[in-house]
Amino acid sequence: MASLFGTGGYGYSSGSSDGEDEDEGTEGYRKGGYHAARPGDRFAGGRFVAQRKLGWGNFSTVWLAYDTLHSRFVALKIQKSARDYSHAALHEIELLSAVAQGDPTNSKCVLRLLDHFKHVGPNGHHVCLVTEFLGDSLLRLIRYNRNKGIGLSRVKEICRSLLVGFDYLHRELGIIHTDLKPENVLLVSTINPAKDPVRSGFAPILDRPVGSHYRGTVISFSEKMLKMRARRAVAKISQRRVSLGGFAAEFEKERNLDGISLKCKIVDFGNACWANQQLAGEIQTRQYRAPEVIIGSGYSCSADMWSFACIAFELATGDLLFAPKNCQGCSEDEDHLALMMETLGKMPRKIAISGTRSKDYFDRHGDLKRIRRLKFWPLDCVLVERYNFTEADAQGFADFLRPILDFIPENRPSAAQCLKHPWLN
Ligand SMILES: Nc1ncnc2c1ncn2[C@@H]1O[C@H](COP(=O)(O)OP(=O)(O)OP(=O)(O)O)[C@@H](O)[C@H]1O
Repeated sequence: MASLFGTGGYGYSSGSSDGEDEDEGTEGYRKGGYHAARPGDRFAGGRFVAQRKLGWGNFSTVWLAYDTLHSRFVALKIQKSARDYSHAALHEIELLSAVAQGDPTNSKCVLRLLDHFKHVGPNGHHVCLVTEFLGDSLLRLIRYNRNKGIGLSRVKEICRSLLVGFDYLHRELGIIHTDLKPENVLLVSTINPAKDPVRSGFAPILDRPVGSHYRGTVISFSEKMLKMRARRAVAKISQRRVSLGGFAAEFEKERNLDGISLKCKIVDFGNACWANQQLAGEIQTRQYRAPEVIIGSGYSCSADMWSFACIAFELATGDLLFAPKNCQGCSEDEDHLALMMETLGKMPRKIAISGTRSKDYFDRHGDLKRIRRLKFWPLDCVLVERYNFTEADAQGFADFLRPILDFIPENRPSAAQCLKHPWLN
């Protein structure tokens, strides 16, 4: 049986380095892997000076760096050095160069590439991307607000930025992002002003501190154990919170989001592609994956729009829209399709049987093979009954989301059409 709206199961593979997320570990620091940078290290003939690690992903570590040529802080993405990673970085540079070229005023809500170069280190040749320095991810914003939902007016503001970005990528450039998720959208400013080197008046490090041993990249075993214990403790607390239900929630004061600028940008073009040159059959992170990708019937820019709707829901409620699981006798894919249909109604037969993998999940009538009884719970009812939205708020938000979550990809509105939707205006 499909389970609805679980909060676990995040398939996140990257993080920021301020202690809340798991770090990248030490195994990646070897030939073909990450470059072990330290604060004060210089790059590109001395022009960029590493300050502190901002985050990491499967492909790279990202550092706050000081650009001595233009006296500004930038983000320095240092790719792993193996050939495939280098190719991926060059591909990302190609796409981000097109993004920058077409947006001279930097107003299209997409990360700006400033420069790129190669760095030779003990682990190999690393392609490096220099981009504008941005703030926290939407994932961090959701967590900062303790997964309670950030309020519809804030959701609308973020949606507008994302749609401006997608209108530009899809209509003007013909780029599909293919991996939209909360951690791939960064606020322009940091939530905590002290973490913004400009707002906090941080004096750049220009030399490696003498005698210091930076342990941000090489983590000792005992430090790892401590972190593991801390994580277990956090997991226990959140388990207890679940069992206490609404009672605990009442005692948790909401954090104040006023004063946090919600301007944001789309980042991480490591998996992006030109709409007419699709490379991968399977795209997107599980929870944000469109149905046509699961059944293998091809995809286009409208797959990004599906992920966009999933993010909007998550911002508004603090929960994943779809959190599929492997369940007895059925795959995560089939559970995912069941969850979609329980929320959005039955998938039209024509679509259900149209993919290369349709036969794995659907019979010839377009019914799921292993999950026979669906519990329908439409989106607007979920918003009222589970998240205590008013009828009017739920109706307005569901009216905006439902067309974007159409099972027929061609029926989904484009980003430009969404921008004209009354809910946003
Ligand atoms: N311009 C930026 N400004 C501030 N932080 C950034 C910036 N770019 C990336 N980061 C941080 O670094 C992390 C990793 O970046 P990114 O997702 O681009 O790396 P990746 O190796 O391609 O990751 P993935 O495995 O998710 O594809 C982000 O989640 C974010 O915390």
